Amino acid sequence: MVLASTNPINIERILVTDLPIVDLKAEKSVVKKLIVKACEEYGFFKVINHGITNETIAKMEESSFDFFAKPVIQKKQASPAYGCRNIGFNGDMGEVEYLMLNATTPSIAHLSDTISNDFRCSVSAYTEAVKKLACEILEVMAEGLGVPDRSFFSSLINHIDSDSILRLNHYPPIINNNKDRDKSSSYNYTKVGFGEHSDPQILTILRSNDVGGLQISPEDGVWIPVTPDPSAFCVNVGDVLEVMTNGRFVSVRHRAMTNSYKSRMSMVYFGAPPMNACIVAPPVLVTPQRPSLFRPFTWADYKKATYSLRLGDTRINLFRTIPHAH
Ligand SMILES: C=C1C[C@]23C[C@@]1(O)CC[C@H]2[C@@]12CC[C@H](O)[C@@](C)(C(=O)O1)[C@H]2[C@@H]3C(=O)O
Ligand SMILES: O=C(O)CCC(=O)C(=O)O
Ligand SMILES: [Fe+2]
Repeated sequence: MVLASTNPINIERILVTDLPIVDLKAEKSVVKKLIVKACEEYGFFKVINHGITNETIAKMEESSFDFFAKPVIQKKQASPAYGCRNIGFNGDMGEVEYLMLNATTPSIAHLSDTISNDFRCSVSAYTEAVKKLACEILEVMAEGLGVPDRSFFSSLINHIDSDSILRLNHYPPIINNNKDRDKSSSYNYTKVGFGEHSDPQILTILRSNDVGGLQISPEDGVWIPVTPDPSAFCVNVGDVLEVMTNGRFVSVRHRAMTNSYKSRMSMVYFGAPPMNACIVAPPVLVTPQRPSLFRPFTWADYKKATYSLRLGDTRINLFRTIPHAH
């Protein structure tokens, strides 16, 4: 990770220019420490040497580009889970089209006949692989936090009724057609593709093509671009993991920007619990010195709150034992 001092007046202000990078093939004790530190400080990190084959990734990317290249009418017919510009049900909009699938085989079966077998195979293989990776990472996290049962977090997304999702986001290039623009300059015009939010689930595993756009906001008003790396996965803590670590890990706000030159594709796995799972921190993370920051609730309660709110709303605050300052 590169640290650079930018402002000579306020020398404490440092700019982080990339996420921590965790080599999953490194020594286990090192991996544990790095992941815990990254989740406490940034809520985000990248993993390399993750064990998912280039073939699985390339096939999923190719199938996704093929899908989004279809005429809109066919994409709408393919699945009610195809969306364009509208995000959620409460008026949020973005410069994005997407397909959302339950990360279970039956959901793929619900795709219409217009969807090729190749696409179905790519989705199954990719989802299986990222789910396995998510479980491995969650087990390392449990160990790193000293949770006696290393499957405390992973068992939720491994569960047959897990509510996990695979979301394919396509951000076409957006060109500035405003007549007042400076036509002689070759500047990159950017717009918000997917607005600022935190992810509600346990763990998110995101892979994008070689086009930048993802930005994270460790504090209000500060945006740090994430350097694209198609061979790595970007991992982030979701709200439920913040709750299950009693606030030790942070679910950090992020957004995706478009550019004016190249399509961006992100393939995002959201590892979620089953609907009826009770979301509580393990006893080792709740102590007299650090009492529970959240009241117990089910994933169904949390999902209901999520879908009743706007994209940028901070839903986690509804579940705190003590009201939050902001
Ligand atoms: C506006 C919304 C879209 C969203 C559900 C919500 O009401 C608020 C959270 C949004 C979000 C962000 C992360 C994921 O992309 C997502 C699938 C999720 O679980 O929460 C989306 C929801 C969505 O697009 O359906
Ligand atoms: O496309 C991206 O890089 C971010 C997408 C995202 O944050 C989401 O789908 O929740
Ligand atoms: Fe997100």
